[in-house]
Amino acid sequence: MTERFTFTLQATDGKARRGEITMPRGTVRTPAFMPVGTAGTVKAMYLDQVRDLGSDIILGNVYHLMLRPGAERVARLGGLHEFARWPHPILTDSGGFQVMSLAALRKLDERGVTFKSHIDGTEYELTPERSIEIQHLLDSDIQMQLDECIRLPAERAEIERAMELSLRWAERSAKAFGDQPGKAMFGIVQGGDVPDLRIRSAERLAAMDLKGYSIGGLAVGEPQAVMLKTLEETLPVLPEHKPRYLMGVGTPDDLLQSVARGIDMFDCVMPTRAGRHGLAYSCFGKINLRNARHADDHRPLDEASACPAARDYSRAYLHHLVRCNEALGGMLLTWINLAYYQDLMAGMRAAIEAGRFADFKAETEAGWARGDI
Ligand SMILES: Nc1nc2c(CCNCC3CCCC3)c3[nH]c(NCCc4ccccc4)nc3cc2c(=O)[nH]1
Repeated sequence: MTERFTFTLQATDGKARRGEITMPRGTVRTPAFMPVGTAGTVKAMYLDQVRDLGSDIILGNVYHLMLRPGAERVARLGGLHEFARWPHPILTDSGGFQVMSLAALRKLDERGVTFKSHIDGTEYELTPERSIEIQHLLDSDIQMQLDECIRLPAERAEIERAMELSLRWAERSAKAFGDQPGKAMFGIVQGGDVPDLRIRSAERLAAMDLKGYSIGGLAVGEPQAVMLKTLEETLPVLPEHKPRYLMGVGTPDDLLQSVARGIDMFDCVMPTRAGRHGLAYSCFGKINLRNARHADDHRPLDEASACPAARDYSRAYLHHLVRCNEALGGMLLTWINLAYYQDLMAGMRAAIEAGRFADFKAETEAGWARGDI
């Protein structure tokens, strides 16, 4: 049991990194995929299943939890870990991104962002200080600064304004966070797709000597090539011995390409959301179980998978459940997708340890290219 928050780099293979984040609630093996548990639940899953798939950490979110059931209520009920019965690490996002994408009627200024709840129209204000306070009330282990994420494409002036505001909010968030032993607050690098702004943001955050760094402002409509080029420009400016978290990313290919460039942590709604829409991620690539070609296919999705949903059920049955919009369809496909994402991360971790990441990457890409047999 450790009272401190530490990151240890255990191996590297090219720019790919194998490490471990230790904190009082447990250890996170990196590269890590963090299932999104927005409102204290990973949709369509039991958290025991999420754990059994190899998830060391899940995500929560200020925006959703402050609206419902409310941060003070969660604190009264013992914090998010007690509330959701997840005793392992939780990372929370600061809510800014969700405000800009979900809330109605919002105003953003130096103080923070005011918005009306998309649930009942109640007005709220989210400042760097209030966001950190909410994350503290949730008893979050890894907390995010409040930031402003710009959609791309955007004008340089707009990107620069939001990046400079996010830097001022990083200072205020760090001051509000103070010194919480065993916990961490990550800064979030902004700067859009403008190299000199990205470098300025990363340098100023690196100077703050934070416990970890998120790469924000990506997966917001830009092509994958732009995202990867931005990583190549930004990562060398960040300290090697601190974790790097690429926010909101991504597809299995995004994960493979980003680990190859030095990313340690990811979160994305893709595997859970796609599962609810009948889409499976696998070693053969994407498979849409709504497609009629599966109607008579008695084969399981992937007989080599350790996940019962991928190994034991026929494609015909999965197709049937999806076509009938049965709850079990979304449950089984979410299970299949999270299992595949965690298997992919475990494969990358083992490959980096063995110094064969390039081979693993090529084998994985070949499997996707071969497609569904
Ligand atoms: N603070 C902050 N958060 C960002 C997020 C949210 C990360 N997940 C939060 C979880 C907490 C609760 C909800 C999610 C992002 N998500 C994306 N892309 C998602 C792209 C996507 C959209 C739909 C499907 C799949 C991918 N880019 C992001 C950039 C930022 C950012 O700069 N700052």
